[in-house]
Amino acid sequence: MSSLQARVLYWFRTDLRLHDSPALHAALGLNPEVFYPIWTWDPQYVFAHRVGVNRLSFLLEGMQDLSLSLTACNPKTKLHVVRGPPQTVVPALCKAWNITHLVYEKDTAGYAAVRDAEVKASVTKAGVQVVDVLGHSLYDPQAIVDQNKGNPTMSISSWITASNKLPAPSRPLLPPPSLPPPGNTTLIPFSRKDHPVANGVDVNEDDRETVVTCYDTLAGRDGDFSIPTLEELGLPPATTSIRGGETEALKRLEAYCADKAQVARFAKPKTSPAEFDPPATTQLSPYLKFGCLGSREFLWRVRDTISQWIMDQNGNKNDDTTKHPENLEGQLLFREMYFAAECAVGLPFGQIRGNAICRFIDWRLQNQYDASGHRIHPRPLGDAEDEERFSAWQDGRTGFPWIDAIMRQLRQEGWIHHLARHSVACFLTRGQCYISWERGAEVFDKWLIDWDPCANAGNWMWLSCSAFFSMYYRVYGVKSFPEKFDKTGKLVRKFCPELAKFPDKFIYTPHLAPVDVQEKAGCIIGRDYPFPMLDKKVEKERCIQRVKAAYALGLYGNDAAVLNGSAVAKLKNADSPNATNREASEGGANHHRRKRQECHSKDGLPTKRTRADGTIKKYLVQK
Ligand SMILES: Cc1cc2nc3c(=O)[nH]c(=O)nc-3n(C[C@H](O)[C@H](O)[C@H](O)COP(=O)(O)OP(=O)(O)OC[C@H]3O[C@@H](n4cnc5c(N)ncnc54)[C@H](O)[C@@H]3O)c2cc1C
Repeated sequence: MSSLQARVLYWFRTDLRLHDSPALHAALGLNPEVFYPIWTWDPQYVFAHRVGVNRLSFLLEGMQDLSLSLTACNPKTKLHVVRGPPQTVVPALCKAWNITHLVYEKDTAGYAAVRDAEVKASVTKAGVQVVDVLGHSLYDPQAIVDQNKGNPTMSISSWITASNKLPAPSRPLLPPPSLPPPGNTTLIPFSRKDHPVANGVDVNEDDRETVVTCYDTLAGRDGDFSIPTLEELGLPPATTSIRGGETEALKRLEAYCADKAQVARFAKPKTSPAEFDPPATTQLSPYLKFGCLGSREFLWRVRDTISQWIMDQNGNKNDDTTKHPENLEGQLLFREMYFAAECAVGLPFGQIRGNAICRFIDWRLQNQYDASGHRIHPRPLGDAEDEERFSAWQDGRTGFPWIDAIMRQLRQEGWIHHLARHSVACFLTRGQCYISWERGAEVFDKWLIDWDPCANAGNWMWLSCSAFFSMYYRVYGVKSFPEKFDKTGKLVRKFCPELAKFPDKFIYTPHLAPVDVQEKAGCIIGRDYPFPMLDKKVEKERCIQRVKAAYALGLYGNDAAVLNGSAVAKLKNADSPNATNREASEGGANHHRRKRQECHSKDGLPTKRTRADGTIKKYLVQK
């Protein structure tokens, strides 16, 4: 490179912020003459990755907020969005703008790690220096794995032991007061054919109302590197009330920490999954996910708030604080634990096949692979009853109000409380439906605003007792669990409005309400809201026996029997001593089906109901 002074291309990704950014600090430390803040609008994310409108909207708002903050630091700059694959766009920009240094925040997980390796190799070959700096996590996941003898961290205590040997997280860096300007931004001789947008599968096709136009140009319709819009993605407006951006993240952190007692006494298992306005936890996960909030900013703000609580302005001492893992700092440690676990396992972390830490359990509707081990997409349909149970779970029409309310909240808001995630994940997998955690993780992937490849797959493995946690006989009740937090059914009344007028007594079990109660509530079970789709007691027992058999066999995702497809047959053999249990539970399930049919005509609508006085009333169904 002829230029003496550095010319920096700063590639923003999941670090949509100016505060607490070690990578940005490193870039500015090069004292560059020009500084180009860019974003590559990757077609992989738009077409090949499941992502719903709420997460995209949150991301676009985060980009807009960042762009405004960049302009506030230098009126000549903003976020420059180039629409194409980073693997071709970044090397081309380096060449066109005579870049000496490519700087970005390191990402160690999933597709991002593979993408970055490709980009890094390509620009390094062209003589550009790459500066990739850690910042998304408190610790370097690879360093944790190294300290853990190359193994994934499978518990908070193993993670703490490994992290104790590493430097503690520093205080957050301040945002820069000013920024150097970008240089010439011409894109000549860029052309779309050099930055192809594959015309293959669009996994988000069902969400689109119109065609995708965001790739018609490389730098936006007016050639001004504009941030794409939902309309250009062919999508309708978002439904979430959660707004994106660094400004909003800092405002929320400030507001949460204003209540010092709330921060100091935070005990995750005691926070209520039934609260939503405001929620009982910080709801900062989407901001941490997209880097609108730095993890050191979060950590130190919490620590400082607790210090102020322990010794207040008047010198009064308070020792009423909680400890990790249940306190707020402990929550960040779970995040770190999953980063390090994923880092050790690699891409198979998101699936069963090839995943060294994931127990093999013969879940229904697992991913399917061809003879050469490639995943079959779309997955061939499974057993009709399993498919129907999965769809009902996803759509929030299982007939279990607690489960349905959570799934509807997830779809509408893109965020649900941790224990709500526990409830629906347990229900789908080992609790009731015996459906693969891979299916549930895929739905979360699409609908969660805070979706993260490490936290999502890691927590799904935890909840399904496939890894991290093994007490498969402890199953969340669909009535008893929510009742511990809220006997009035607030969440159900909000997200299943058809049940809003049921008395508290029946809010989690409306199918048990006598017919006159249903009539008074304006909601007939089986017509206006579904009858429970399964017998929870029978299915729970059945799931426990099946998981027990899988544990006894002791296979993991990377065992030969799983890779060559013989594991299911092995499990059937191992399971045979439990045949009597299975037959007994089949009997129970059939009894439930009969009960359900008794209350329904052929088209699934109700035919008769029990009155409060115990007499039966024939119910004439109006279609
Ligand atoms: C099945 C399932 C799937 C999940 N998928 C995701 C996901 O894709 N992305 C995600 O960020 N979290 C995921 N979680 C973890 C957790 O539910 C959310 O991080 C948390 O509910 C976010 O709400 P909050 O910001 O109010 O959390 P708080 O309780 O306020 O915690 C503060 C921060 O700590 C982190 N954190 C807390 N708990 C966990 C945890 N168990 N694992 C990892 N990080 C944690 C989050 O970044 C969170 O913002 C999942 C949990 C389950 C059970």
